[in-house]
Amino acid sequence: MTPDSATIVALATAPAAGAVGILRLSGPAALEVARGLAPGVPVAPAPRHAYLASFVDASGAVLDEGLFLYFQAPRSFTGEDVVELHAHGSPRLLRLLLARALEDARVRPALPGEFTRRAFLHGRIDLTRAEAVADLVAADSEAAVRAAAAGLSGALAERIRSLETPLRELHADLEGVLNFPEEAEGADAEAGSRIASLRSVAEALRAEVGRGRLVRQGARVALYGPVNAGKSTLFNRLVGEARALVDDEPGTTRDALEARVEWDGLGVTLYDTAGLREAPGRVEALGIARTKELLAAVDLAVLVLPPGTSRDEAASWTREAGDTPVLAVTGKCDAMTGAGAEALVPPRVSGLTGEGVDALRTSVLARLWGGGTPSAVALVSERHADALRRTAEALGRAEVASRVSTLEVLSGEVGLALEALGEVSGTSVSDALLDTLFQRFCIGK
Ligand SMILES: Nc1nc2c(c(=O)[nH]1)N(C=O)[C@@H](CNc1ccc(C(=O)N[C@@H](CCC(=O)O)C(=O)O)cc1)CN2
Ligand SMILES: Nc1nc2c(ncn2[C@@H]2O[C@H](COP(=O)(O)OP(=O)(O)OP(=O)(O)O)[C@@H](O)[C@H]2O)c(=O)[nH]1
Ligand SMILES: [Mg+2]
Repeated sequence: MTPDSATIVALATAPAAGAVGILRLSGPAALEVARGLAPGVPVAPAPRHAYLASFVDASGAVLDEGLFLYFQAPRSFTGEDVVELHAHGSPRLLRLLLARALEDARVRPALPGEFTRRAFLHGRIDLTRAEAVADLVAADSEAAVRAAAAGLSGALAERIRSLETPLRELHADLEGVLNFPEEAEGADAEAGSRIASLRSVAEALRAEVGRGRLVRQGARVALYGPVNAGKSTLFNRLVGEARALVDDEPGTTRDALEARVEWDGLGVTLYDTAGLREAPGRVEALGIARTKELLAAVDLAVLVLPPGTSRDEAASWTREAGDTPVLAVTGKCDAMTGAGAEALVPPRVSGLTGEGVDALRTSVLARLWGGGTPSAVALVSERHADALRRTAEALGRAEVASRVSTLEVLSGEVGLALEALGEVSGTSVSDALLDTLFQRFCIGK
């Protein structure tokens, strides 16, 4: 678990031409090695002071003029000595500087996520905040940025702590009664109800994994329905450009089409699909099979129906989506007259005129969210949810034990709950888990 003593180096900026490119070193030799590249900087530079310096090659020839920034351990991102060289953003120049740093035997290239991993190992940030760093880098919607930023500032860590602290107290109370039955008498009173309430907190947190996934990855929403209902026209309207082919011939759309949009800050991948009908041609049948596959995979299916569809017909189209939630709309509402105008399936939209489209967007978001702002979501990941599930399970067994079993068994289960919960914040965590976790980071992070 202790970090090795190697000094690590990597580019902290993307390997593409840009205004500025940053080479970052962390570890005991960081300052000495970096000074080799920027000999004009004082032997003991003022920490956190930006020096303007020449970066040179081995023979002393100037390669660039940039900023030299020294963070003295432990006041740095990693908790170690850190030096940053802010050069001009030339990928080739940065590779030269990187190669020079690597000539020193004390230096090796950083593994993916290793800077952040060291920050965790040195206790600068807990695991939820380290993961929020990766979430922020990967965020591709405003909601994802805001939710990751909340995680970075410790929102999830705080909620985990509010569960971990009372659980630890309970465990201490139980152990106290076990070890010093005289002195601690009664400290295990109410254990059953304390456990029950902690368990519901764990379950509530775990239940946010679905929303966490929606914010992180964006929601997947498919338009589907009978051929010629106006799906592609509506898709184009929702996307804001003419992406899908539209024609009055039924069976126009074959392959499913996708487009990424952002609604109220939430990333949404929208799919247009091949219309469903009996007895299609061969290629069209392939499209229909694909539609059905996609319907099973999305978060919400928007059923687009032609005006005048009966309630029974609408119900049978709804069943095509299987277990996926369905939002039914009547399309082409601009063309409704007479009987059609009393469509049985609200709400009504027209891809052609745009009528009802804003309302549809709002309904889609409401169905995905059921209220609340996406950005306020705790980014509970699958990993967190799994640890929380094991926490809740152990607490469930503890609850039973509090009624029918010995204090040893009860305390043992509470201890197991604590251990599982510790995987979320990182208070109990294996090297193997850290390996998998930081692998998804990029190099230099
Ligand atoms: N140039 C640069 N920009 C960057 C980073 C970086 O490493 N370098 N970061 C990297 O991801 C992020 C900023 N994160 C940072 C977090 C903590 C410290 C730090 O020095 N912490 C010390 C001192 C705190 C203080 O004095 O307020 C500490 O925690 O002790 C630095 C950067 C985003 N921008
Ligand atoms: N009046 C009116 N016509 C529409 C509307 N939407 C689509 N149409 C027309 O209906 C026909 C079919 O439209 P599409 O958008 O291709 O329908 P689709 O559901 O994608 O059809 P398939 O891909 O064949 O399943 C075209 O002639 C469109 O111009 C609408 O809102 N109002
Ligand atoms: Mg179509």
